[in-house]
Amino acid sequence: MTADELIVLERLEKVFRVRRRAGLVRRERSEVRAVDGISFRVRRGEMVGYIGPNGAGKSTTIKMLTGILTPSGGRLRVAGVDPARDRKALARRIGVVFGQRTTLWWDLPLGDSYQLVRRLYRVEPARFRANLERCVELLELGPLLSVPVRQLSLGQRMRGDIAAALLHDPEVLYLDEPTIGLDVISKTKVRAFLRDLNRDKGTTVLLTTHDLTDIEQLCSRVMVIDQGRLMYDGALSGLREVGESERTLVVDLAEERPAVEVPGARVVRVSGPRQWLAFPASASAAPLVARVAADYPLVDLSLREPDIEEVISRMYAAGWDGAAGAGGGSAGG
Ligand SMILES: Nc1ncnc2c1ncn2[C@@H]1O[C@H](COP(=O)(O)OP(=O)(O)OP(=O)(O)O)[C@@H](O)[C@H]1O
Repeated sequence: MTADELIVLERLEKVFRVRRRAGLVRRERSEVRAVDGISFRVRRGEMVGYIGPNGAGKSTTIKMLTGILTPSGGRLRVAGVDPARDRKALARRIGVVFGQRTTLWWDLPLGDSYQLVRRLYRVEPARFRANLERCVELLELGPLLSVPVRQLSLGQRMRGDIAAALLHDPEVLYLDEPTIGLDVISKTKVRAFLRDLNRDKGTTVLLTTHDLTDIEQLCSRVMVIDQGRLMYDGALSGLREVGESERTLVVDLAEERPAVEVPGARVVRVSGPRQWLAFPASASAAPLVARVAADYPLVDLSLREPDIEEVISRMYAAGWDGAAGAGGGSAGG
């Protein structure tokens, strides 16, 4: 491990032993290999996406990285610390945000929650003030500080949670689905904040998401895991090539028409006046929209990014075995 490498995983494994009913009284023991020999390294200051379908093993990996779960095998170091052995020492150096649940105190005003975080982490007053001021300004938390957490909207709570995870200046931030359920404006705010944080403070970020736009806008590197194994490690563009992925332009015409004909796209579905046009993810949507608007009575449109499940199923369909891309390098793959 070099000083530059903040997260190191070597053949990391987590096996859950489960007992399930196999009859009225009989129970069968079985094993779930949630993480099945994953190796990668993350350098200080990197922003890395960690993606995969449901049940791939992402949360299990993050839980081992925070010390909540003990690995069944392999080696793991975060900022030089073995997370399961020294969870307390690690807690001062990492921040964690789980999109689906809050780490804030439900009944307390947001500002009081931050005071508790300050005491919990023993953050020096000057540093606490500076970090809080920065978060309040950039995440627009000012009017929310006096509001009990339970009264915050999902987007407000998420911004509140991100601030709470950063008050002690962690070197590494783990984000598990930070934009899940947020509206477009809240998503944009959260992404802009994370970009600034990484640029200004050099915070290393590991991000789990189902939203490929998060990855596109934040991460120069993406790792794909499936069934507990690392399938790809490299740039998002490389993943798109491998997955031969497509985006979809959904157009609403003024009336029902036969399938639209425009170069560079094919109609994959027609339902009344609505049509779905698939086109290569690497191509720009602008010329396509212009062509449709010029030749057809266009009323409305929207753009759909492929979801992660889709990209991965295309990777399989393309005969991708993951070995070539999952080399543990930084970008490229
Ligand atoms: N405590 C546990 N006991 C038994 N099996 C578990 C436990 N936690 C996770 N698993 C299993 O391990 C596998 C990986 O789960 P994990 O939650 O890490 O996936 P994930 O990639 O985070 O999925 P999602 O995107 O749905 O959150 C799944 O098959 C899951 O059922």
